[in-house]
Amino acid sequence: MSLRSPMRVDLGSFPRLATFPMSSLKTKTRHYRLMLYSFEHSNAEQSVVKYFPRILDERATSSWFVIRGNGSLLSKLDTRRSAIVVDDHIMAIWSSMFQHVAEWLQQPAKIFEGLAEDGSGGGSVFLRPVLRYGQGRVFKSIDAEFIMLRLLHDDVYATPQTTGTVRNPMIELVAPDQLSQSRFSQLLADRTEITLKTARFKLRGRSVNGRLVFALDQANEDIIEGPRLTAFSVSSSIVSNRPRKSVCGMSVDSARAEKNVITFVTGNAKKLEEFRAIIGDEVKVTFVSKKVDLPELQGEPEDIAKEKCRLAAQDIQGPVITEDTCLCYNALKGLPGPYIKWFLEKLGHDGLNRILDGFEDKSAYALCTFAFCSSPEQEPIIFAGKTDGKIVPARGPTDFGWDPVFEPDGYSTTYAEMDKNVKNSISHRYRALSKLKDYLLSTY
Ligand SMILES: O=c1nc[nH]c2c1ncn2[C@H]1C[C@H](O)[C@@H](COP(=O)(O)OP(=O)(O)OP(=O)(O)O)O1
Ligand SMILES: [Mg+2]
Repeated sequence: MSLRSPMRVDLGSFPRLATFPMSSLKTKTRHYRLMLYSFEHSNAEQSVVKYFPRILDERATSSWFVIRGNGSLLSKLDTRRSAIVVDDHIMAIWSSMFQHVAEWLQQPAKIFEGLAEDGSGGGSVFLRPVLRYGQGRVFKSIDAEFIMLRLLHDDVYATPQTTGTVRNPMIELVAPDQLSQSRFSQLLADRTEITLKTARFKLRGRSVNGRLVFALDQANEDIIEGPRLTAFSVSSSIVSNRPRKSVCGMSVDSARAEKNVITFVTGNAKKLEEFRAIIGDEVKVTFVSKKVDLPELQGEPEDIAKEKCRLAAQDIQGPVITEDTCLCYNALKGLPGPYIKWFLEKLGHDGLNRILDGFEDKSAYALCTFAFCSSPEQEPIIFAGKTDGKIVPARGPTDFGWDPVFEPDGYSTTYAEMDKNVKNSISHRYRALSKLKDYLLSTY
């Protein structure tokens, strides 16, 4: 692979953007979420500020755009939400911009494969490309000024996971400036785990079979409102059924094929968030997540959990974790149990209380069943956790399921009212996941 000469991308030179013929674009109603990340403090934000308003002005009447960044960016733009929701007009503009960047990077096909056809794939790009030196062993950023834009479809939330290999000319990862070249190359050579803190992101990297796998953990929740970003997204950002050969210059299949990549298959962003918080980073496994609409099965919780996991393993064709949550009323001999999702949807928090009107006994337990399957051929292994409590009139934030109506024994607060860390130290999910974690620690 020949060496590239240094490239500079000037954000001010997006000539086609201002005159992009929007009327010629097809409009669809589908919405996309465009996440904006900026790294370091840097002039990147000024560049964005310089650049974004043009787009904002052009589309301000028919779409809403909200950008959340930090400091200087926040002060200049409307910042009510974490994401920009864009329609296909904008999407096309972004695609066009991405194409520009891609051209600069001379890797158009690789990066934007996912974006080009139906816009539902994932794509990310550093507007400031990264230099590659020497034998590809040393990475260095041009400067601290770079931005990553990531397209996420609908409600798939995730943070970027990027991969660079020493041979891959499309390096997507930048060692923060405080990390010296020699140290970084040594870390690569040592294949050690790397944890670096930049201003706002924790960067974790691991060398897997000579390939560096990095994840960005959101270290500062201020950046994103609403459902918190959770790490890893290569697969979760790929929501189209069409298999994508590569995203972000990384082969998705090869990422999955790495023996220590496990996909957590769930459509529930809050579950994923708690999963990340509870499992921490001791397990030497890269967890990716994928939103798959698995059927809501019927039967006993354990059978449901196993079947769900089998289906997920077939979908992913690799190691998977699934999780099924039940809320079981003792007065109703365990019901609604696995059907709580529909009860909650149809009856709401109030209804979940009223079902018990005719009963003295308001006690209930939350049951979480994780299932792990190392391959589609394997029988899933089950890890269950249970937390006892009672059903109470809703109290607290309503952003996660039946949390407001469940008051665990020994506490006077509902799950919803509790500090997240407290919930994650006593919850059904915590109890089940601790077992799974032990298992993974002993296996990987
Ligand atoms: O800690 C929790 N606190 C409050 N509510 C919760 C919790 N955990 C799950 N829930 C809700 C979500 C869903 O309404 C039902 C379980 O259904 P369940 O099928 O396991 O979840 P889901 O369909 O949302 O996601 P998935 O794609 O993993 O199946 O209870
Ligand atoms: Mg479900």
